[in-house]
Amino acid sequence: MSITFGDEAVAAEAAAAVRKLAEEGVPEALSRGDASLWGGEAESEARIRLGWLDLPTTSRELLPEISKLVERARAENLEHVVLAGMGGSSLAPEVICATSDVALTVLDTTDPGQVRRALADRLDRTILVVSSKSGSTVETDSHRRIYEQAFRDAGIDPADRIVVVTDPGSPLEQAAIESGYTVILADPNVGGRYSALTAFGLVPSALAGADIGRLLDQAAEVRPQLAGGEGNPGLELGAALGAAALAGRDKLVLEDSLSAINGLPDWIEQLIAESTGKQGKGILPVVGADPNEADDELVAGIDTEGGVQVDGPLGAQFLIWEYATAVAGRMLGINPFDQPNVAESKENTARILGDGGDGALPTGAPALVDGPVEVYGDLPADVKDLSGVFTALLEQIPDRGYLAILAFLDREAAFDVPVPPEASFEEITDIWAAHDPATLQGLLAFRTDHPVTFGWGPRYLHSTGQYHKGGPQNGVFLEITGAVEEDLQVPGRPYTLGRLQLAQALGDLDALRGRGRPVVRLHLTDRKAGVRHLLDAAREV
Ligand SMILES: O=P(O)(O)OC[C@H]1O[C@H](O)[C@H](O)[C@@H](O)[C@@H]1O
Repeated sequence: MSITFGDEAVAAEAAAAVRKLAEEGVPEALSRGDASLWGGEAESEARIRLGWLDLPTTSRELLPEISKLVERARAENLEHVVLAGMGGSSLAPEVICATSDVALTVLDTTDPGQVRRALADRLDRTILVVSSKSGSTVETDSHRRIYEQAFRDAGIDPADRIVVVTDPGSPLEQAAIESGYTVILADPNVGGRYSALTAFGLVPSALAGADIGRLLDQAAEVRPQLAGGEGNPGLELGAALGAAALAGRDKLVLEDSLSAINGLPDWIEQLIAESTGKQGKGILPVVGADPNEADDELVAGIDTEGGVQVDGPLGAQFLIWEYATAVAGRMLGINPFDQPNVAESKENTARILGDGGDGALPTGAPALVDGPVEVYGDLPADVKDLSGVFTALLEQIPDRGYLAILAFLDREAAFDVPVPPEASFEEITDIWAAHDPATLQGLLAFRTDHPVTFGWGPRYLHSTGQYHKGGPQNGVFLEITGAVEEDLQVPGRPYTLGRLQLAQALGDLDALRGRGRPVVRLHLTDRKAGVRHLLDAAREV
C-alpha cells in the first residue's frame, strides 16, 4: 500500500500536515481507538464508532458462519443474489463484487421499474440479503415487503430465501427472528459508511462469490502501518485531504481509471461526503467527471497521473480511506461519524406522504413545459425552454460552487434499449450513453469550470445528500423525476414505490430550497423521450 504525490506542492503540504499530526500523537491515538480526537462533543459517538480499526481481525470470526450460508445457497442453487440496502449497507458489496467480477443485483432505489426488473429475474433462484444497520430504513423495508410478497405469490417460503444483516437489537432483527429468517449480526461499534469489512460488506459479497477472506488479509496486511507517524499511508492520505481542504482545494476529483479495482469512487464518495460535509464545511467528492484544473480541486485515484495516487488492493483501500477520513475530519474540526442533516429530507418525505393521503402529491405547477419535460422552480424571466434552464443554472453557480444533478430514475433503463446484433462494443456504449440520464453530467460539465456531480436518488440521500445540506452552501441543484408507467404497491404500507420515490424527491427539494439554494426539478412525462430531450437541450448553447 502506498501513497504517491504527483504534484510537489501537494506533497509538501501533506508532509507538513503529517509532521504536525505526528507531533500531536494522532496516529498512535487513532490506532488505539482514542475517541477524544474529534473534540468533546464528538467523543461519546466516537466511542462507539471506531470498531472498523480492528475489523481485519474481528471480522474473521464471521467467516465460518458466512461459509455455511454460502454452502447452503450453493446447494439450493440460489444463484441470483439480490441485496436490499442503502448507502453504507450496499456501496461496499457493490465494489467488492464488481472488482471480483461476480454478479450482485443491488437494490438501493425506489424506482418501480428497477425493482420490477430485479423481481422478474430468476425469482425461483433468488436469495435476498436485507441489510440495514438501523433496521428502519424505508427503502430497505419496502424491498423486504415486496420480496416477501413475491416469494409467497410464487409459492416460495420467504424464510428459505431471506437473509438479514443488521445490528443487534434493531427492529429488523426482531422482525427477522419472528419471521424465521437467517440473521447475521454486524458489529454495532462501526458506523454504516465505515462498515465495508463488517457483515454488511462481507455477507452479500461472499454469497455472490467474492473471496472475502482475501479481502480481510489485504486489510490485515496494511493495519500495522497505521500505528505510527512514519510510512503510514492512511495518515499521508488524510493529511493530504485535510490540508488541501483547509487551503481551499475542497473538491476531491476521484478518478476511476480502468484498474484492478472497479467502482471504488462511489464508495469513497459516501465516506467522504457524509463524514465531512457538515457545519458549513466539508470535502465534495466529484465522481465520473474529469478534473477542471481549477484551483479548488484535488485529484486522487488508484492510478492517477499528477494527483494523489493511492496504490493497493481493495481490502487495504477500504481501511486506508476510512483512516484518512477520520484524520481529515479532525483537521477540519468536524465529527466524522455523524450525519446530522440526513434526517431532514426523510422527515419531509414522511410528512409529504402523510399529508398527501391518497391524493396527488404537492408538486406545484410547472413554470414551463418543453416537450416531454416539465420544469418546476423559480426561473429567470427570460428562460423560455429547457436549454435556457440549463444555461440559467450554470450561470447561477457561485464562486467555488458546484452543480449537482439528482436523478430519481431507473439507473439501468438505458441498458434495456435494443442494440443491433452486429453493433461493436463502442457502438453499444454510444447507444447506452444516448439513453442514459447520467450522460447529462458530462454535457453540462463541458460548459462550466465548476464541478458537476451526478447522483441517483434516493441513493445519494444516503451519501452526498449530507454534504449538499450540511456542507458549504454553494451548490446549485437540478433534480430529475419521471412519470411511472407501472407502479408497485409496497405491501402493508399505504403507498406505492412510485409515490415514495416522488415524495423522496420532493422532500429533498424542500430541504434544499429551505436553505435558499437554487433548485429546479425537471419531470419527464415520458421517460425515454424525456432523457433524449434533456441530452439534446444540454448540447444546445
Ligand atoms: O444501514 P441503514 O441503517 O439502513 O442505513 C443506510 C444509510 O442510511 C442513512 O441515510 C445514513 O446516512 C447512511 O450513512 C447509511 O449508510
